[in-house]
Amino acid sequence: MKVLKFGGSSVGSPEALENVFSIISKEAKSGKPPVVVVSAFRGVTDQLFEIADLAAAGNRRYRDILEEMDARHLTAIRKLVPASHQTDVITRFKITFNELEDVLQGVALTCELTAKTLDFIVGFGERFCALILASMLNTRGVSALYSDTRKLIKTDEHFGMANVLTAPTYRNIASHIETNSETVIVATGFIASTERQESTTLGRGGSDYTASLFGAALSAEMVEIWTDVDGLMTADPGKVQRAFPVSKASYEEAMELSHFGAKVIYPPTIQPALKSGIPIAIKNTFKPEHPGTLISDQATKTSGIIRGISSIDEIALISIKGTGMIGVSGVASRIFNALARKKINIILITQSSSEHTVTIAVLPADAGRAKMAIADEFAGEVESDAIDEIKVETDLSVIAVVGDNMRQIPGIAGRVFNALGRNGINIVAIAQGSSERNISFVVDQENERKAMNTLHDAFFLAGVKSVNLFVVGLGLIGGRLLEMLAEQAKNLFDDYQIEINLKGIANSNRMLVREESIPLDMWQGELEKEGYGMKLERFALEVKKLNLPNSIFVDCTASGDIQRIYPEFLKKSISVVTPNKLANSSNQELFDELQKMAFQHNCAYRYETNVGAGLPLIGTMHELVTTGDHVERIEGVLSGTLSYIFNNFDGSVPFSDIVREARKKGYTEPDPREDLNGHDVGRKLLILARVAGYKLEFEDIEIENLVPEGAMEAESTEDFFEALKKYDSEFESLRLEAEKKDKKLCYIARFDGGKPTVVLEKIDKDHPFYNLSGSDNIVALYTRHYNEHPMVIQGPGAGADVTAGGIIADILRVTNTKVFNNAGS
Ligand SMILES: NC(=O)C1=CN([C@@H]2O[C@H](COP(=O)(O)OP(=O)(O)OC[C@H]3O[C@@H](n4cnc5c(N)ncnc54)[C@H](OP(=O)(O)O)[C@@H]3O)[C@@H](O)[C@H]2O)C=CC1
Ligand SMILES: N[C@@H](CC=O)C(=O)O
Repeated sequence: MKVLKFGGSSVGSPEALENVFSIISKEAKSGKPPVVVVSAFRGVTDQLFEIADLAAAGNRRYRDILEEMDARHLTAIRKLVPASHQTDVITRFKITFNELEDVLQGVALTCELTAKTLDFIVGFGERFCALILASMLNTRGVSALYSDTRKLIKTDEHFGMANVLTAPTYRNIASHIETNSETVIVATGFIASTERQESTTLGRGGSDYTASLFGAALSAEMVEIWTDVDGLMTADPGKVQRAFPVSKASYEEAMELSHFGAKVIYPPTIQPALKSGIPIAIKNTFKPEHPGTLISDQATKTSGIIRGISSIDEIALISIKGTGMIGVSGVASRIFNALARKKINIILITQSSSEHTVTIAVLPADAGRAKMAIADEFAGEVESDAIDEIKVETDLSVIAVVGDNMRQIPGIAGRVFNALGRNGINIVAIAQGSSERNISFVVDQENERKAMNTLHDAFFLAGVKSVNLFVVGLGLIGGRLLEMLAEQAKNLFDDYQIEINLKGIANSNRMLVREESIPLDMWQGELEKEGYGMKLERFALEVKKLNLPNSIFVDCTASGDIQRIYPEFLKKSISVVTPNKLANSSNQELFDELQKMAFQHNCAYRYETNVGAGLPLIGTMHELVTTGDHVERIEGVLSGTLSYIFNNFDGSVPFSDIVREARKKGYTEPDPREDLNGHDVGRKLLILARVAGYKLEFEDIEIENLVPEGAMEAESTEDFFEALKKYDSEFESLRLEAEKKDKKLCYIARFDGGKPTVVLEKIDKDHPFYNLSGSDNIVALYTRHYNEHPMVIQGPGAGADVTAGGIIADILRVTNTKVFNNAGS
């Protein structure tokens, strides 16, 4: 025989009760009539608590809620019970309802609400529900018997959360079922009574427990907990979007998970079932065909290291510190006893190995009383300074990672804390149960979701790396980046299990940051529709507030302002990827600081596209340095724009037109003067030199400016091109001068440890840079190991495709590597 328990959501509406009816009648037809345990209609128990409080405060508003409750139950009866039987059922309901009204009137008159009276009041919801369901079954041809569990389940007098006296309870249940074996028993969950017949309750969620008691008393074949989710989930889906139901769990796993906040099952429920070896199934009333979760002693053999991650949102930590505790026995038991006397539940306890500090976690509501209880217990030690401090910390959460198989596999704690560390999540306290099936730790409340998602991805989505991307700068490069990511998304997932989630975008006017991913191929529309005014500080704040794991910020602007928020992000372990050279080419201190921050906060700062766009220059240089080589000389063409211009400047087209072409092809900076004035090349040389380990400032570089005086001040890019036309003949003369000597113009960057230079030169036909074509960059690295022949890296050094590709490569490197920064760390 089975025990079926239906929670508040399953009996929350007449429609839901229709589902319940069909589950019960199916079960009744297939074998022995089941025992059915019900909770109150959804929300009714909360209302009863509220009504009781209002009545005790003399507030007449309780009558309104009471009226609404009456109407709701009457509506249910009218919808569920055939008209011919309604009068009878309504009469029975009204008799019970009058009882509630009478007691509330008494409370309102005396303005007194004892724990005993409260237990009596809050149990009415289950009585109403069981009465209606039993009537519904009977009037629709399924024989059913309403059973008030106050006559069956016996408890002590701990009103509010009574302790069950199992021997008389099991006897009563067994004999009740024996005498009514041919009918479906519809029993009230949650309520019980003392030996003196005073009503008690089993604690919020106690209906599960009622079902388990029935199961154990009757040696049931199964206890089924019917709810509104598909089973015990790997995590709370409200906190972890990708949580999914587990098919099996052991009793111990279920107990650990429910202790730490998994709400589908009330923690004490497991005990009676476990003792009697009765399996518990968690099933969805609204999807009865779903297999749900089976909790039994068989689950350990199933695969998977961990079964679930659960959490308690809000806890307080109390730390008791003092040298007087070192080597003294009985400290922990005195703490336990002091708190037990005040009926304060300890969620977690840890002790430092020096025994200097004992830390306990309790619910915040208990923290004040707990501190006082401990202070009283240790008054002598506080007086004699053996205990220095009893400190309470709040705004914390506790997270538990649970799994029977953790016992057999070494390194699980390492994986847990590694994943958290990579995402900058600080651990305030750690505890591991001696059973080794639970690692629990305390984090700041603001990191609760992030920690849960990080661990969920790490353990349940084995191999899948989800990346949360925030992109500022949606112009040529940023736009192409998103386009390429949209094109690549499927391949990235199928081939590399990398899932790109775009969570934030901004240009100089509008921004959009949100939890729901922004479709990569529809970001323009979303920004237009949902976006709001761009403010860099706001952008940074919203990204940090989202607090998502594996977050990467990408700066695709040419603005010098955005670097202000790099440190904020790195400090929060949000990696930064950027083609923007301005941060790395501002002062040396910032350059060093950014690398250091990334290292310290376990994230990455990547800027491969700063020099040579997609060419592997910075990574190569970094590898040379970290493998002990020393870069002695750097020589190269570092501008795609200037390379393109001088590779194509043959006299057939005016100079200014070629500059325009370079811009059209996406090689130039947003303002092409940044290319022609040599600053862009200077910045690149500076970055290469810094990555090689040299300490330099931008001002140290000698730069030849190719922007004619008269074109410098042009207001817009178009004005600049117009102004530049006037100097076409000057550039043509320069070209002819070189041509006459069989030479070619080439803009070359050089650094050999002395003064860095960036100059326009006339190079011979046999110069290695003479035959460059297109937007090619070329860099010759002369190092201790590559001295006779330099290492040469050559290829297109500008353009939207190669740059966006380089940025994607950086993003992928961030996901693959734990800590690998471009420059020394
Ligand atoms: N072109 C290339 O081959 C390469 C370029 N790079 C670098 O890529 C970067 C981007 O260049 P590119 O795409 O051509 O530039 P664009 O001018 O095309 O795009 C710049 C984007 O940045 C936005 N932006 C500018 N200032 C701000 C701000 N303060 N806050 C928010 N958004 C801002 C712009 O917004 P709005 O549209 O509203 O003005 C625009 O969306 C540059 O740093 C460049 O040096 C690096 C390697 C190669
Ligand atoms: N404007 C730059 C683009 C890459 O940084 C160039 O021309 O090289």
